[in-house]
Amino acid sequence: MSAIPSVDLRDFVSDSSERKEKFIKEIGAAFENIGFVALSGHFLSEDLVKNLYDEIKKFFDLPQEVKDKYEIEGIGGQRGYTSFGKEHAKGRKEGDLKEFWHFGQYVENDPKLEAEYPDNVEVAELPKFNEVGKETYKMLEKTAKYVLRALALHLGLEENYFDEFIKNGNSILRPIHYPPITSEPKNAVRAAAHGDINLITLLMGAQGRGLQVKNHKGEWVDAIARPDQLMINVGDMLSRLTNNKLKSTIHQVINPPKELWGSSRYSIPFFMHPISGMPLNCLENCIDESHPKQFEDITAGEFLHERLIELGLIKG
Ligand SMILES: O=C(O)CCC(=O)C(=O)O
Ligand SMILES: [Fe+2]
Repeated sequence: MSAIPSVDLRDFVSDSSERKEKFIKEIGAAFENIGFVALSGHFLSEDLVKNLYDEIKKFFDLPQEVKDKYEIEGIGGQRGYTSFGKEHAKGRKEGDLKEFWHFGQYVENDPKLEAEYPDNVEVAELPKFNEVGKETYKMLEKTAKYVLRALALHLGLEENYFDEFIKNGNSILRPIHYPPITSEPKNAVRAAAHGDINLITLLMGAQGRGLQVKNHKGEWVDAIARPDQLMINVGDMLSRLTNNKLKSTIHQVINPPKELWGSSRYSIPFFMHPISGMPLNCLENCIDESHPKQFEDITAGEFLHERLIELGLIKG
């Protein structure tokens, strides 16, 4: 049996209050214990997933000088391409063995946020790339909205507590390519141990081995999803908000055994961020005598800025 529990979003969106309750209990327990859950019943169709993989493989197969055109200076890698080895986990020097692309928010009816976020970058060589990315972004954002509604209820908040903070939020869809390993990587790994910055992460591509999660005993356990499941985890922002009631679990992507060095890994996390003005101050109902307040008050925007410096993506 997998160490990561499974849930089905169709329970939460059903008309049955028992099924809804069951989903809230299951996901709440998973996020309080291991901080990860495998979720089926999301809003991505098989066709969309296949089209996205086709497009991102085509992109990463482009000549390096073409990809380099899409690495934009001055925006901390928040849109477009980030080249191999550039990002490192907090507290590490070695860059991760990956290159990636960022799709960001498609702001609707909010000129202030439109001005705040960098523009999405269009890939001229691939006519369907941006359209497929946008469609996936929207479907994952919708999935995440329902997951956050369930978590709000689990936390004793109004069901729609997160809605105003995630509308036009600063979320990022990140297709990642971990290329074949061609020489002994020494200390570098595909993705060194880290916690995610954001509220929750929805990960496509956890079907093969590679992703590992640190359980509360400090052991690394494999996190492998079924083909119809997304892997979902708690990020540091949600941990802060809930005073660590919901756990941002440390995870990593290990290098494959030598006989599999020749193959690439593709994964596609969606990092669900709120708007920058959301306060991440610990919720009153998550603080009591046995759970004293563990984090300073901070907004989502300030916290993100701090973390992008620590990851080597922007200069302090
Ligand atoms: O590639 C993966 O499976 C996970 C990637 C990840 O944890 C991240 O980019 O934050
Ligand atoms: Fe991660």
